[in-house]
Amino acid sequence: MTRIAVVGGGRIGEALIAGLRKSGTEQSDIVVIEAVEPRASELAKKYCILSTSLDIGCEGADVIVVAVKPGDVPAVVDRIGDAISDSVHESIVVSLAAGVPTSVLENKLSAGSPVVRVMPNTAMLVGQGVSAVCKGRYARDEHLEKVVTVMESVGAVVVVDESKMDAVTAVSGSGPAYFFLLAEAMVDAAVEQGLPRDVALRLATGTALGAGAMLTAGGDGPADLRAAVCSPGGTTAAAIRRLESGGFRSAVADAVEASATRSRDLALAAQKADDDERDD
Ligand SMILES: NC(=O)C1=CN([C@@H]2O[C@H](COP(=O)(O)OP(=O)(O)OC[C@H]3O[C@@H](n4cnc5c(N)ncnc54)[C@H](O)[C@@H]3O)[C@@H](O)[C@H]2O)C=CC1
Ligand SMILES: O=C(O)[C@@H]1CCC=N1
Repeated sequence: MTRIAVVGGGRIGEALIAGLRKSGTEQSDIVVIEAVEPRASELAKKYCILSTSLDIGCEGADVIVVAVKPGDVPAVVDRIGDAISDSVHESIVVSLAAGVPTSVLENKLSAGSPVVRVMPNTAMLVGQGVSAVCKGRYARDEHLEKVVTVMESVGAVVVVDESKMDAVTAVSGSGPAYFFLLAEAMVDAAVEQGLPRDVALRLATGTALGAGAMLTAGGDGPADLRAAVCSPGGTTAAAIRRLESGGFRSAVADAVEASATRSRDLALAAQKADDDERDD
């Protein structure tokens, strides 16, 4: 049994908590610490124990998950550091925040504290997330394994070096939004073609589900699967040509680059704030 404290019960905090509950983690093993009161009560009613005190909420936790906005991470981890510094129980501090390097968290905690950084995605909510996990400087394999086990209960996990986290964020962290935008565009286009919106939605989402299942079935890769839908002289080839001439592929590459750049900017900002504070 792993006791998990989640600090920040926003969209990703809820996705994690809901996914953990769905995969069998007991309500009594999850504590949420959420700053906004109605939101905190709502989460407690649905899934877990609520702690209004960060100190009490983190007490005895094996894993403390930081799920606040990147800019709020240093202040929150500072408080977590104070809360656990005298504890005999070892807690692994896990950050889900985009950009923020593990070193920024390590500098706020007692020397040698294990920190693990995770880039999850929102599909944890339905147990279909994919997360990348990397160790901080003081985390040992056993710490990484514990976090991998927690994240595996809400989806797939890959272990990467921290230097790859910006790229990971741009692909799988932000990625669900790209698919949602495609689905949204397909629904609108289907309505334009005369389909009722509810029918268009069922067709677009069912297509996403089927395509996702084929992509993850372990057989052909995306290029072969696409080629198999493109009958010679057929409808799909005509559509794909329009997507390509409309810049679809380079728009995706630009989007992934923009997300990775933003992640790097967040890292620089977090690093600068940390350096400034340590200079004072
Ligand atoms: N939304 C997503 O799909 C993903 C988000 N992330 C990362 O997860 C983090 C959270 O993102 P979201 O959930 O989207 O943001 P959000 O704004 O929905 O949630 C943040 C939550 O933290 C709470 N909070 C702020 N300060 C607090 C404090 N001192 N104590 C307790 N609670 C506090 C806020 O009230 C809010 O409910 C970010 O760092 C983001 O980079 C990572 C992967 C995917
Ligand atoms: O948009 C964001 O900054 C967060 C990180 C990855 C997904 N959502």
